[in-house]
Parts: sequence; structure tokens; C-alpha cells
Amino acid sequence: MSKPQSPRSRPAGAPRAAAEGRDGRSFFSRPKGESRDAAPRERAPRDERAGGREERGSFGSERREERGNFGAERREGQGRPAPRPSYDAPRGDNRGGQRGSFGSERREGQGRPTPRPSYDAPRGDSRGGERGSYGSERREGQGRPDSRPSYGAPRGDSRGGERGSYGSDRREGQGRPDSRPSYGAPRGDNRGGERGSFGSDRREGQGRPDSRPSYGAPRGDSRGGERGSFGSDRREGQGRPDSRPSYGAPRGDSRGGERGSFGSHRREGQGRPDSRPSYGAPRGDSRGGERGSFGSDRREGQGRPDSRPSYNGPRDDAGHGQREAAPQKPQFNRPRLSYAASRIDQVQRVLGEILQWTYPADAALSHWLRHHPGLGARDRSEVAEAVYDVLRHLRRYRQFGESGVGPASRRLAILGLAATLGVDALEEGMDAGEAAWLKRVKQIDLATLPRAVRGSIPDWLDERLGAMDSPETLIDALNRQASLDLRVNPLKVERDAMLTELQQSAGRYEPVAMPFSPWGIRMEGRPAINRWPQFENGSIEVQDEGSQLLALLVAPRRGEMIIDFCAGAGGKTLLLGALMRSTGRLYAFDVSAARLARAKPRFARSGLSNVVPVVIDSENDARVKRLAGKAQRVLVDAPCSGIGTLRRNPDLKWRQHPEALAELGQLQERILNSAARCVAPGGRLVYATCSLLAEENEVQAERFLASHPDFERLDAAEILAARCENLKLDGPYVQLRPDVHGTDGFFAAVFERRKKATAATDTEAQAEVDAEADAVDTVEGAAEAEADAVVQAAQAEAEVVLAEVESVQAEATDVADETEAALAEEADAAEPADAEPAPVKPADAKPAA
Ligand SMILES: C[S@@+](CC[C@H](N)C(=O)[O-])C[C@H]1O[C@@H](n2cnc3c(N)ncnc32)[C@H](O)[C@@H]1O
Repeated sequence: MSKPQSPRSRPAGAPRAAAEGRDGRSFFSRPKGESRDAAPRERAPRDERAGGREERGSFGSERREERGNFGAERREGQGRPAPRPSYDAPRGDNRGGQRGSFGSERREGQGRPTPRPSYDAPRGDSRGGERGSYGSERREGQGRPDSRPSYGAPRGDSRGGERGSYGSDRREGQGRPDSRPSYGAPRGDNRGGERGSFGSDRREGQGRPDSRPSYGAPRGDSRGGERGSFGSDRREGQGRPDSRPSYGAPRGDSRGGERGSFGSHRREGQGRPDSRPSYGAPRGDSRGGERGSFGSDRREGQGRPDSRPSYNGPRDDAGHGQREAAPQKPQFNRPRLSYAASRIDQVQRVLGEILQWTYPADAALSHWLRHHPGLGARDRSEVAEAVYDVLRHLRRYRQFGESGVGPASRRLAILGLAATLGVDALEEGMDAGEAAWLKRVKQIDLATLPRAVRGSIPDWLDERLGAMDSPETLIDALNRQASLDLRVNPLKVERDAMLTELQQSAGRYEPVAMPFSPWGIRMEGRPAINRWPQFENGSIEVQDEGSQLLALLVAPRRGEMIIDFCAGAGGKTLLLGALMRSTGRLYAFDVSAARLARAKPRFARSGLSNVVPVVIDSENDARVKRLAGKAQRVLVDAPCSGIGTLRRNPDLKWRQHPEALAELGQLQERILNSAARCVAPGGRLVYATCSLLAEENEVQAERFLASHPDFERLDAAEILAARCENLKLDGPYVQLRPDVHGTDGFFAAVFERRKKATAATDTEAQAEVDAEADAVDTVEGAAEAEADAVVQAAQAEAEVVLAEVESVQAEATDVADETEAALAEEADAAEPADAEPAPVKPADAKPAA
């Protein structure tokens, strides 16, 4: 199963150095001032960008706001300045209300005419890891299994796998900033209020690091109430007099800026009076990032360290510090936002960033949360749930939003929160108009909407999914949150033993055995498993069930030479290596050094010593060619659209587009061709994606077969059925669906290189391989010769030395391989169950929760 590729990846043909960022740092990690030229890109509807735009609230900004709405509508070709009501009735296909959404959707990739980036660069590179668990998940090609992290977990610690990886990726700058598609519109302009400031931030190359509005402009003027006071407070350099969040405090009184607590204050570096994290933890050690600035703030006399209450006191149920226990702070007659108002504001702000589509949603959300460390577990979780709900239902919500008033991002936030928390929970945060609008919207009969609007998918995707069996249930399942899938490490532990352990230690997440994978455990909720000892000692990993099943198709054996051609951060490599019992040699290729670097500690944690990670320049790298005809098994977990992972990456449907699919198709074909050359006669080639789309799956497989007569197709469904007795599939391919199998959408094809080639045809085939490789070299060489001349001269010298070393190593390795293979054969004969896991008995296969 493959990892989805970000549409923001390196443009085709762009030198990797550029795509990765010359300074090797990402947008997020690059200090302000080291700016990059802002790449113009496609933009979200004005009033969705920079979420809290209404903050300004001044007449001026009201006008801007209005313009935002009107502008959006005009862009949709309706010229109608006033919000249209009446979504009670369907407007007919693609008309009316839908138009609004179409406008937006187009901007999100529906037939976007603007230049697209290429998919040569791995997606993960451009994504910030959502969280530990997610990290791992994405790395496993799951597209972040549930793409949502455990938001309650402390920063840093909780980032396991993917997040770390994403972070690294980003630090390598491979996803964006340069790789951002240029959508034509210059950034930063046309942005009123907050946007203006975002633009500036971004112009500083940081992708608006903290999403804050521009505090240089007096906010208070524009808004009565709270914001005004915030503005004043801040202008006075007082650091939000009591901007502490006060979820526990009675609403209405002592309204200090809750907002302040949500990061504004901190972002202003004014000493986030109470927005600091770790209420129970001693200050100092635990403070990272922003805290540092708090220190400074205090030194500047702005933080008022002494006046801060102690948060070591008990927390309320919601996990918020109990403000009542804190000393009273001076009140500035600022209205405090109610819980509901704060939540709406937070979600609106996050959406304001995500809907610019500058970064993958998980990265943008993680970034926002990192900059709001004062939020508790529940806050984070509620914000994340609502944001993801909006991403899942964006098209529908935008259509509903058209009949509302105020900033579109606020309407979206209200809809997301109403879906996840319930309408009642929002009551205090909405004005009468909003409440009435929400009531109307809730009465809409979804069945009356066109499928693409109801299921909130872009037209190009609706067209493709519509051609499949039961598209309705498929779309519905893709719009649901995924479970958390774990895999035990067969080198370290038996599944059933781990299941028993987890049922005792983490029973509230309802761990159950997966229905098909012999190593799988499925859980509900969002546990921060990357802090669990079982994760830290390599006994469990996060991996979608489909990805686990892939190992059964590869079926590696002890002592073999196996290639994981697109290993990424090693999710699938880990299982392959474990099934080889850490014997033989398992090459982990990838063009992304960052991903492979993240894989290394995972290999170590898992107890694997047979993995050889190799960063390749491209699928035609010389090191790939050297393995022609040598590998018993080659896995191509191809870069793909990731449409099968929408449960975990709902933003992908808005970020992908048909033109990108065509580019991906070409890359997939090139990788498959190169990988095929490595397969030994009689060896197996497995091609997999985490896509549901025919053009990335069966069309690709058929094309491969047609152009490779030396390969034959095996029935992948049959191979799997032999190992999973309760998995019924129609061959010859494996196609898993979330609505049918409870997994991500997943595709796999298995090919075997024919054995019967004579020595002569083998030689011919090899000659053909070499000639092809040489031709590629020639073309590439000509193009790069000039630029590479100096480098090549130095490399030539180095290669002489390297060749000598390699020849000595090769001899040693051959001897080792022979010994290993002989030992493996003996071991297999004595203990065949080790070579491949025992088939799953129906009795083992319990239904997933
Ligand atoms: C679907 S992801 C692989 C996920 C990985 N197998 C796992 O389980 O975590 C696809 C990978 O293909 C890599 N890739 C992209 N272009 C490639 C190429 N030309 N050759 C090899 N790998 C490539 C990407 O860097 C990315 O890591």
C-alpha cells in the first residue's frame, strides 16, 4: 500500500536540492527573516483564510469581511453580494448553492487549471507528522492511519513516528515551501486584516508560523467587547492581563481573554499569562518552545511571573486548570469568551490556515497546536475532531454556509463543532442569527443533495468512485474516522499475548484482534501509543491492516534478498524484515533521505539487523541497476494519490486533482519497470498502492503485464485467501475497501518472473536491461553533464576507492549469504512456521470493533 503523494511535492524535473530546500530546513523551522519568495498559490476563499479575520471587527474590517463574502460569491460567478438562503431544498445538480461550493472546490483542485507540482517527491516529506502514532501510520503507507494524533499528548514525547518524520521532512523542506504549486495568485495581497499579517508571516518564509493576526494593527477598535480589550492590553504590553483560559470558571464574569490563552498572547511574546501548558508540571524543565519566550517576556517585565496563579491545583473534568483555585487577576472589563465561543474561534483559526492548502492538514493542525501549548487534551481533541469533520464534509458545509452570515470559516467551524459536539454545546457561542441558520441547516434532508455534495467529494473523484460498486457506501466509509490499527512485531511477541496485555493495560480503547491480519490489533480512540513501553521497545507499531496483509503477498523467506523499492520510513520494511527473521538482506530503497533516516531507529527498535537502507537518486539509480535479476522478492509500495486513505487524510481529496494523477501514473510506471529488472527468475514482484482509482491500480498492472512478457500475473486474492481464511476476495488483484473490509482503500498485484528462460534468453534479457539502463543514463547524463562535471570528477576518484572496498565486501557478503541461506534452509525445514506466519484460522478472526 502506498503513501499518498502530496500535490505540493517537488515539481517534475526540479532539482531535488531545490525541492528539499537549500538550507535543509522547512518552512516551519526556518526563522523569520530568512524568507523565501512566496510562491503564489491557489487560495482558499478569502474569508476562510486566516480564520479569525472578523477579529478586526472595525468598520474597515467589516467592509473587508463583506467584500470577502461578496467576493467569494462573485468569484463563483453569481455576482450576488448577499448570502443566499434556502438550502432546504436541493438546487438541482451543480447549481445554486452548489455553485458556491464549486467555486471553492475548483480552487481546491477540481479542474484546477494552474500548474501542478509533480509527485516525484514523496508526500510524507512535505507533511508534518501529525503525531507519534500518525507518524508511524503514514510511514507505513497508511497515510496516517487516522491522521489524527493523540492531541492530548504532550508535545515532543507524543510525537512518535510520523510526526517526527513529518517534522523532519519539513525540515528538509521537501514538501514546500518551494514545492508549493504556484496557483497564480500572489500571496499576501488582497488580504485584509489578519490575512495581511499571515501574508507577511509567510513572506518571511514561515508559512505563518503561528497563525496569529497582525497585532500591530489595533484590533480593539474594530470590535467592541473582548477583542478590543485584547488589543488594548497588548498594545499596553501587558500581556493579556488574564488571558488565561478559564474553562473551569463561571462564564460571564471575569472575562479575560480566553483568546489570549489560545495563543495570541503567547504569539505576541507577551508572556502567555496562563496559556502555558503543563499545569501540573513544574515550570522550567518542561518548557520548550514558547516557554523560552516566556522567560524573555518576564525579563521584559511583561510576563508578570509572580502574579501568575499556580496551576498545580486540581483540574476539572475537562482537564482544564481550575481557575477558581487561582488568585484573582485584575480584570479589564474584557468579556471572556464562553467555552463555545472559544471553541468556535479556535476551530475557525485552524481552518483559516488549513484551507489555504499551503500545508497538509495534519501538518497545519500540528503546527497550530504546538503554538497553543496551553490547550488541554480535551481542547486539542475537540478542535482536531471538528477540523477533521469540516475537511471531510467541506463541500457540503460550504454549500450550507452560503446561507449564513459572517466569515465563511466561522460558519464552517460552527458546522464542524455542531457535528462533533452537538448543537447544544455551541449555543452560548453563537448569536441569534447563527443559531437560526444552524437550525435551518440541520433540517436539510441530505438525501436531497447530489451525491458529490452529500458525500463531499470533488466531481473528478465522484466520477471515478461512481464507476465502482456501491459508491454510496464507499464514499460514506471514506468520510468516517478510521480505527487505530496496530501490528505486533513477530520477532518479539505473539499477537494474542500482546492482545491480552493491551486489554488489561488499555482496555478502554477496546483492543480486539483484527479480522484478517495475523499480527493486527485494532483499537478505538486516539491513544498516544508512541509513549507506551510496547511501542518504545519495538513490540508494536501502527499499521493499517491492508499494509499488514501486503507482507503476506510478498511472503519473504529467511535468507533471501528482498527489495522494498519505496520503503519510505520503513513501515512495511519492518514487517518484511521480521518475517525474514532478520536474516538475508532486505534493501530499503527510497528517494527520500529523510524518510529513510526516520526508518533507521525503527529498524533498531524492532531488533532488525538485515535491513540495508539505500537512498537512491531515482528509480534508475546505478545501485538499483546493480541488483538486476538478483532479488527473490521486490515490493513496490508506489507513491500514489492516497485516495484510499481519506479516512485518515480527508484533505487529500481537496489537494489532489486529475492532472496530478496523470503525473503519478507515469512515475508509478517508471518505478515498476525499474523494480521489475531487479527480480530474479522465479522471483516475485508486488505492486501496491493505497489508492482506489483504477488508473493507479489495475490499469497500471495491466500495462505492466502487456509490456513485460517475462512476467506473469499471480492471483493475489488467492494468495491472500490461503493465509486469511475468512478474507473473501475476487482476484486476480487484491482490492480492499473501507466499507467492505474495514481497512483503508488498498490495491495489490502480484507478478512472477518466468523461470523457464534459457540461459540465452536470460542473457538477452539482461542485455536488454543493461541497454535500457544505459540509454537512461545517457539521456540523464547529457542533461546533467554540464552541471555535474565538477562533482563527477570528484566522484570518479572516490569511486575508484569505493570499488576496491566493495569488491572486498562483496566477497565477504557472498560467503555470508551462502552461510545464511544454508542456515535458513535448515531452519525452515525444522521450523517452517517461522518462514511464513500460520494461516489465520477463522477462530482467530474476531470481528473488528
Ligand atoms: C507509499 S510511500 C511508501 C511507504 C512505505 N512503504 C511505508 O510502508 O511506510 C511511497 C514512497 O515512494 C518513494 N518514492 C517516490 N519516488 C520514488 C522513486 N522514484 N523511487 C523510489 N521511491 C520513490 C517516496 O519517497 C515514498 O516514501
